[in-house]
Amino acid sequence: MLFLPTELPGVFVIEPEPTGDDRGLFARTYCAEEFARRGLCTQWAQCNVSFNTRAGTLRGMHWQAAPHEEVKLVRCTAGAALDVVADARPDSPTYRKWVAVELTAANRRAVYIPGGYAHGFQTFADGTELFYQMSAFYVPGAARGARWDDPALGIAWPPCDRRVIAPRDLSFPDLPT
Ligand SMILES: Cc1cn([C@H]2C[C@H](O)[C@@H](COP(=O)(O)OP(=O)(O)O[C@H]3O[C@H](C)C(=O)[C@H](O)[C@H]3O)O2)c(=O)[nH]c1=O
Repeated sequence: MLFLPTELPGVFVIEPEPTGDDRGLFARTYCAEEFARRGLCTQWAQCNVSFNTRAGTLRGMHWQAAPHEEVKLVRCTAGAALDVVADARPDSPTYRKWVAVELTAANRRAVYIPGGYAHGFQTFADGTELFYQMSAFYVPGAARGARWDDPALGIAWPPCDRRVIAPRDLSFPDLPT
């Protein structure tokens, strides 16, 4: 696996290094030793799947408030999505910065997201599914969010005629600019 840093401290794109043959390919997608060697999380409390019926489905931007922060390891297991990580913490030196990476079933990439960052994605294809490893148990009352189109973040989402967004995600208040 290749661990590619991004402009957000601690956020990595993890590229598999597949071995191919005439049957197809084999690739390691996780290794506790390689993660520990880089100071990354190796303890995962829960795994989740997010299935998205329609292309243009946009979920996010979500995070869990302290002390229930979640480290997330996210990959796409069907279809394709633009995955976005943003710093929505006004007291952070990287406040308002965001990074985006295409996660697809074909590229088998993953994104490693430290606790405290906001996470979201927009799907490119019907039937897109994402698989999450989460470092902490989900606490509903600790769920926080920022709007996908918050001017403070200015996330450049892919153009889309008709996004599918949950009413809660449309109702998050503006972040301070
Ligand atoms: C996140 C989560 C949700 N749920 C329950 C709560 C609801 O009854 C149902 C759907 O939850 P929600 O609408 O919050 O799901 P998403 O909008 O996909 O939220 C996720 O989307 C963004 C992109 C993320 O990064 C997080 O994983 C998470 O916030 O699953 C659980 O039981 N456990 C969980 O960890």
